[in-house]
Amino acid sequence: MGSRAAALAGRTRDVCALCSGRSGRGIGRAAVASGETRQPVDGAVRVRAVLFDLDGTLVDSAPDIHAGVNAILAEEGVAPLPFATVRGFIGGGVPVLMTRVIAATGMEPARHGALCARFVERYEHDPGGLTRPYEGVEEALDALADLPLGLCTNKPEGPTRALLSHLGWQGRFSVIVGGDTLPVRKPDPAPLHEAMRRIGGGEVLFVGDSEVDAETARSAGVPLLLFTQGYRSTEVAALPHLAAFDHWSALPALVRGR
Ligand SMILES: O=C(O)COP(=O)(O)O
Ligand SMILES: [Mg+2]
Repeated sequence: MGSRAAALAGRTRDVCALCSGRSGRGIGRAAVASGETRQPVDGAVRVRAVLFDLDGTLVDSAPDIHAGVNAILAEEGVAPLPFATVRGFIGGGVPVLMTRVIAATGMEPARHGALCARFVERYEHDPGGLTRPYEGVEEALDALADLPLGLCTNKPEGPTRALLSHLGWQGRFSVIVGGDTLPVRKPDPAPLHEAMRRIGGGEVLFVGDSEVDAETARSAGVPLLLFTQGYRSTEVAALPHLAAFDHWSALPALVRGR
């Protein structure tokens, strides 16, 4: 990571990009949420590429993941789980999701492998009938299309590519690192390092929503822009991040450093 990016990464700034909420215009108003005086994001740093988390960051996929889990439970003759419960299980990838589902339902742990395989097979076939991009995402990605953009997600590559196709996003990302691309998943930094390598290195920002993303970015030494409306359960102030935003209309300015 370049020294300028290290300087940038060394600065944390709780910037809560509050938006007017006007019809999609969402005029982002940056305010130092913590009230402390922090170094502003150094506009001199030229970001070369942006890597994004997917679930809870670019898209609200919890409804489809919930439906997929309960379809698997129905096949197993097990009662469904509530939406909020499954939504809270998202972030660590399918193996973590299924470990949590097994614990919550009292199913046989020996079923883990079969449940993971069935969930991925089903998800790849039916990736996103209920999944929606968060408001302003497509406009933000359009505004950043001059930069190389990539994904670093714990969702397996198959369902990820199926979902991108379903959304008409096939051409948006030149790099896709999924939960099964490497032998390890986030919060190990390796997937983020691999995505950085594939996208060509240089000053890279990571955009994520969860504790997993914050830990991944921290251990990879990459500045995190934290989307606050995803699936985290930890307070924003407790997650290491360069800046936080609650509406996608604020993101392009955060990336451009102005
Ligand atoms: O698949 C998950 O559990 C989470 O995926 P994400 O890394 O895109 O948030
Ligand atoms: Mg996520």
